[in-house]
Amino acid sequence: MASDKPFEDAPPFPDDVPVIPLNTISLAALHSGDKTTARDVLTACRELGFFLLDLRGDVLGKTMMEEVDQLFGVGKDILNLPEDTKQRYLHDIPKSFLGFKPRGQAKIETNEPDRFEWFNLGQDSIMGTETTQSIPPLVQTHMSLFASFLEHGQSILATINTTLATQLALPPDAFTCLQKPTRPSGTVVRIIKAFASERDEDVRTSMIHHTDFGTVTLLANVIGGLQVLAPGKSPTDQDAWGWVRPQPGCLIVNLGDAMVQWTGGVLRSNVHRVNCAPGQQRFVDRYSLAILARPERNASMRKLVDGLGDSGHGEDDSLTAWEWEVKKAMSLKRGDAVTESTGGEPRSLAT
Ligand SMILES: O=C(O)CCC(=O)C(=O)O
Ligand SMILES: [Fe+2]
Repeated sequence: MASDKPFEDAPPFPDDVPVIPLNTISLAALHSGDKTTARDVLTACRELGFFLLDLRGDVLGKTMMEEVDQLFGVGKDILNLPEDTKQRYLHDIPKSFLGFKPRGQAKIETNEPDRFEWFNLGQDSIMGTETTQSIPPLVQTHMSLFASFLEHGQSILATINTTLATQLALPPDAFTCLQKPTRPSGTVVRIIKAFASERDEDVRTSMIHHTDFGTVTLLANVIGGLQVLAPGKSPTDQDAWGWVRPQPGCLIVNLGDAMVQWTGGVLRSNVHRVNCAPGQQRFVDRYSLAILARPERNASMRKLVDGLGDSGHGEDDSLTAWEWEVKKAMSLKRGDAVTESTGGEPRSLAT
C-alpha cells in the first residue's frame, strides 16, 4: 500500500490471526533486471497467484506510493458523497460495470446482502478512448490524479507482464500487446468501501469469494479484511482462509482468469474474498484502491503457451476478450459457474 502514515493512524492488524505467507517482490530489483527476482515473480504467479510488490527504493514506486496516499483521501470523499448524488452515477450491469455499486446489491455465501460499495472509473474514460461513462464532478476534479496513478500503475503492470512473458520464454510483449492502455477494454480504477462492523451480527463476509476476471490486479490496502483461499481447499472450509496482512510501501498483486487462459493453466488465479476486518480493525470503515487490468476488448483469448498445462476451456480459444468476459459474466449470473482457483502448481501452505 501506501506510505507508513495511514498505517500509523489505523487500529493495528492483530497478531493472533492466521496470515497467508506472500512472497515479497522488490520493484527496484525487477527494474534493475535482477534474474532471481524475475524467477520469484513466476514462482509466486504459479503457486498462489498473489504476491506483495515492494515499491520502496524505486523512483516510480515512490511516486506511486504518494499517489496511492492521495487517492485514499479522494476515494474516501467520493464514496461518502451524498446518496442522491451516488444514485445518479450507478453502474448498469451487465451493460456497464462503471460507476457506483450500492451496498447490499450482491449476495455473500449465506445469501445475505454484501457489505461494500465501490466506484469503478473506466480506463477508457480516463484515457478518453470512450466517453460513455458519466463522471461525478468530484471525480472530474481529480481526473489528472487518476490519470497519473493509472499511467504509473500501467507501467508497473507492464513490468510484471514483461517479466512473466520472458520467464515463460514468450516474446517480452506477449501479454502487454494484448492490453494496450490506449485501446478499449474493461480495465478500471476501483475504489472500495467495506463498512465497519460494530454489531456482532455484522461480523461476516463483506465481498463474496471470487477470482478476478482480468489479467493482473494491483491493490492497495491499509486495513485487513482480504483473505486468500489456501490452494486445494474449499471456500466453505473456514479454516482454509488466510488473512493478507497489508504492508506499508507494498501493493498486493494478484492474477486474474485471463492470465490462466492465455497460459493454458500455467499461471494461477486464486480465490479470495473480503471478510469483516480482523481484531479492532472491524470498528473502522475499510477503504481500498485497485487497478483491475483486463485485456483489450478485441484481444484474442487464444492460448500463448502450449503443452504445459490446461485451463480446461479449450473452446474459449476462439473468443475475443469481450466475448469471453460476457460468457463468464452470463454463466456466473445463471449460477452454473463454480468459483474456484484455476491454473498453476499450487504449493502447500502447511509448513
Ligand atoms: O478490497 C480488497 O482488498 C479486495 C477487492 C477485490 O477483491 C476486488 O475488487 O476484486
Ligand atoms: Fe478481487
